Amino acid sequence: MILISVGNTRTLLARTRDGMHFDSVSVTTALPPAEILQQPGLTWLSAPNREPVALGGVVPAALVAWREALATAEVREPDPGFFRRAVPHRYHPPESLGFDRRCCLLAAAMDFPGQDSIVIDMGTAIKIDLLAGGHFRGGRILPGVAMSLRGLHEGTALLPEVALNTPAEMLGNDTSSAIQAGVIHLFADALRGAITDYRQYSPQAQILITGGDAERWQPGIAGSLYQPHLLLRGFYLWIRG
Ligand SMILES: Nc1ncnc2c1ncn2[C@@H]1O[C@H](COP(=O)(O)OP(=O)(O)O)[C@@H](O)[C@H]1O
Ligand SMILES: CC(C)(COP(=O)(O)O)[C@@H](O)C(=O)NCCC(=O)O
Ligand SMILES: [K+]
Repeated sequence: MILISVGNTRTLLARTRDGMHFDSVSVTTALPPAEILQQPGLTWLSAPNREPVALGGVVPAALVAWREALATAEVREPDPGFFRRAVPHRYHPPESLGFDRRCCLLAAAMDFPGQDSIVIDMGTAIKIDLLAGGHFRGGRILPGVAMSLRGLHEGTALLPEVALNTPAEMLGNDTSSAIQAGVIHLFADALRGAITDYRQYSPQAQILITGGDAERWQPGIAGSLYQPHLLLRGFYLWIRG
């Protein structure tokens, strides 16, 4: 099966035979799908004996463009009814819950039955969702790391765009270190705070962490499990039905 998952920053193009291992590449979502399909190295996407292509994401305009570009392929899109049965929730309105959050919740629910999970997805935005007793209980959406750094730069005259170097100092003594200290502690504190709060509800919840910024933050979150393919795994389970 081929899976295409459109995030706000990056689009994942992946292939799996067994639903456990994923060969994936990511391209910037800003590129038109027709152009992506022509890139060398992605010929498996446009081969003549095509496998079914699962398509999902959180950028409606990009999904429209993908449907056009894949007009001759066998495209499968996720069924909301399956999600609702697999992961009951009272998000309102139900269809507004993001595709990426659903995929991660599905993977947590189906791969760890009977186990509560705090799912942290550090993408363009950060999502911290709680799965407890097999139900999605709700979550938090925060600005993402790159977005926050960009916001400081674009919203001010004097702040430069900086790259993060973990670990951060407690007290910055130049502009760049002060931004680093601010942004790194902002997210470290936000993640720690959510975990503390959610564990009052579910003391045994495990912590699964995924997304483009997860690898950098995981070591700072005691006991967390880095799951690079959590979204793809959930997407696969969803399409398989
Ligand atoms: N090659 C990369 N391109 C863009 N962002 C990246 C890259 N590697 C890591 N990141 C980080 O990943 C985050 C975006 O995560 P990602 O999971 O790709 O987002 P989305 O699923 O929303 O498209 C950004 O905050 C950025 O800091
Ligand atoms: C919260 C999100 C913007 C995250 O997107 P991402 O960081 O994965 O690109 C996305 O899941 C979304 O658009 N959700 C819809 C609103 C909601 O989940 O309530
Ligand atoms: K994501």
